[in-house]
Formats: sequence, C-alpha cells, structure tokens
Amino acid sequence: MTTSNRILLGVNIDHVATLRQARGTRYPDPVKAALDAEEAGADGITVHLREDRRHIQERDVLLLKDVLQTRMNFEMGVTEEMMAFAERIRPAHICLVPETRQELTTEGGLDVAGQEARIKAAVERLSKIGSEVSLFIDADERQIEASKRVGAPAIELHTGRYADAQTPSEVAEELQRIVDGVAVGLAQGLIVNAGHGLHYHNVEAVAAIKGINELNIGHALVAHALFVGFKGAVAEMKALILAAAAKA
Ligand SMILES: CC(=O)[C@@H](O)[C@H](O)COP(=O)(O)O
Ligand SMILES: NCC(=O)COP(=O)(O)O
Repeated sequence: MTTSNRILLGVNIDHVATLRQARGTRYPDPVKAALDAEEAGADGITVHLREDRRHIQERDVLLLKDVLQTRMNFEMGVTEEMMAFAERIRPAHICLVPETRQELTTEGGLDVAGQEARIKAAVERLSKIGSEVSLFIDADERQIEASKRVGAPAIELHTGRYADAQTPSEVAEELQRIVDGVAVGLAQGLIVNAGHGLHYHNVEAVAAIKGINELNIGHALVAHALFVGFKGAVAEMKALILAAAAKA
C-alpha cells in the first residue's frame, strides 16, 4: 500500500467553457484557463467532452493537446464517437464516466460490475493508444474489484455524495466510504484518484487520506476564480491539499 503523502491536483476547466457557451462568445477561453492553472501549480488538466457539448468543445481539446505543459485527463462516456475521438487525440489519461443527457452533473459512478465485458473492451482499446485509463466509480467494493478485473490501472472515486452530505454524521459516513474505497483500491494495486464536488471547505479531509494519487476539482475553482482570479484560485487549492496531505 502506498503511504506517501504526495498528492496531485487535476484542474477541471469545464465550467470556464460553460460560461462561454452561455452566450456563444469566444470568451472566456478554457485554453487560457488551463495555461493559467498550470502556472499556478496544476499537475494536470481535466476536460469532459460531453455528448451534448454543453461546455467543452472538440476545438478546446484539440488546442489543449498542442499547448499543455502537463498532461490531459480526458473524461468521456463510453460511446463509439468518443472512443474514436480519443484515438485521434491520444490523451495521457482517459477517465470513463457515466453520462446521461438530462443530468445537471455526473450523478453516480460508472456501473463497471454491471457491464464488465463492455468496459473491458473499452479499456483494452484505449490502453492500446498509450492512455492510462481510469474508471469514475462510486466508492463501492464491488465496483472497485470489477475495475481491477476489467484491466483498468486507475480509478477515480466519486466524492459527490460526500460533498452533498448535510449533517456531520452523514459527512463522516460518506468520508469513511471514501477512506474504505481508497484502501480497497490500493489493496487491488490500483492508482486511486478522487473528485467531484470538492470545495475549499471540504477538500482537506479527502486530501488527508493516505494513498490518494490525485484530486480532480473544477466547479469550485471556477467559481472562486471570479473573485480571486484563476491562478489565485488554483494556487489556494493546491496549497490547501498539499498542507492537508503533509499533516496526515
Ligand atoms: C465526471 C465528472 O466528475 C464531472 O464532474 C465532470 O468532469 C464535470 O462536468 P459536469 O459538471 O458537466 O458533470
Ligand atoms: N471528475 C471530477 C472533476 O473533474 C471535477 O468535478 P467538479 O469539481 O467540477 O465537481
């Protein structure tokens, strides 16, 4: 089991694109946000090219591919269209996520256990282009073990339920679910990332879980950037997670 306190910050820039798409303008440019994030200490840049193109567009992904100094984590649904696009851009990391048109945001984890053959085929196909494939799943032992069986080297635990928890006991219960999930993932030899709904006020407890490789954070950073600028928002988050991991 990894016991190192090293933790990485993946900055998700989707919601810079949400603001742009709201008016159909050329600004704000998520590519500029990515470069600013890198300057402020981001270890990687995450983008989710949704089937409905509500925020990130192909143009963003293609430009990022050329200009990123760090690495791209490309989130995608398991569809033929996305598989073909990923084969074209060959991102360093690919995270397979569940997607439905009506959802406001990604509501739950990918059901790997319920569709092992399909996910295994996708992992095999995407691994051939040299990408490290991770599966965005709930912190559920069954899903983590299935992720190992389908050959994914990495998982990203969905922290949305923890972020949405209201009472202290719910928060503690959801945090424990993530702590347990990390332990199961590490015991399976998986790289364990986490993300979704993480904010300045709830991130430290997750960053303090030993063995987590990377946190992917977007919405809270973009919101805070309105008041302190994108570089400031990223630098603040990075300092917070590094301090939390160092104290653990
Ligand atoms: C897969 C995931 O965790 C999502 O957070 C996504 O990356 C953000 O985009 P949405 O807000 O459109 O769900
Ligand atoms: N995979 C989670 C992610 O990239 C960021 O999610 P959020 O911070 O925008 O909720």
